Amino acid sequence: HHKMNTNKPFTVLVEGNIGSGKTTFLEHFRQIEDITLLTEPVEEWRNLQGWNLLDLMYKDPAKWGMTFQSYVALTMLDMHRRSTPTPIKLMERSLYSARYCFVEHMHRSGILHPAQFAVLDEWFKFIHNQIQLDVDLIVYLKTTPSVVYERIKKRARSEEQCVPLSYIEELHKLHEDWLVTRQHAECPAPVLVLDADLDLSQITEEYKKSEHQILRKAVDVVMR
Ligand SMILES: Cc1cc2cn([C@H]3C[C@H](O)[C@@H](CO)O3)c(=O)nc2[nH]1
Repeated sequence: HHKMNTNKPFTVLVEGNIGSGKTTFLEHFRQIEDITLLTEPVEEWRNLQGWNLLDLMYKDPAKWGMTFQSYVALTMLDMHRRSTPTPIKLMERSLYSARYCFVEHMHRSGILHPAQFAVLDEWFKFIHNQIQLDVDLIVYLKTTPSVVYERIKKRARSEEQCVPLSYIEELHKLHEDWLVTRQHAECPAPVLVLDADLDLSQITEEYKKSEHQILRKAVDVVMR
């Protein structure tokens, strides 16, 4: 007898470097009625009571990095906690990529003062330990830094134009450490790796493959 797991939705994180195609990937699932999409709240980061924290951070990372990552964490926690009317929930990025990729980079590069990093790390540990974030699957859009660097130039999101290739390479390594080497045991969810270097026309096959695997895993969990 299958008991429908009604309270917690099957939660999928969509992770990947800047320009890896996460938004395009998520749009592919827009039309599936059993799935709720939660896209990255970039517009909230660009306009918090009139302040563009994303721009402030890129223009002066040392001064605004802590402020920006504090607000990113709040908006991500809000997304993790958001209840959904559907059995499956897809989130673009997470508190985990916040901590293991972006905050980690700011720490290692000295953008964050060690005391600032310690505060962000304590917040992450408290949230992770006190609030069950329940991640069931991670879809990792794996890319080559040079490929996404070109896409970022082409996409021309104004705040990102000053982003150097070295930053993209560092973020790539941090994603690989987390999702391929599996260095962080706090986030044990299985990872589905997709080749996101493919250009838009070819990538539909990759999405189809992931759609089947996501739905099959979701049915397994939801129908448990
Ligand atoms: C969780 C998380 C997402 C995220 C995005 N970003 C930046 C990278 C991109 O330029 C932009 C949108 O993803 O925000 C960041 O600096 N720190 C982040 N932390």
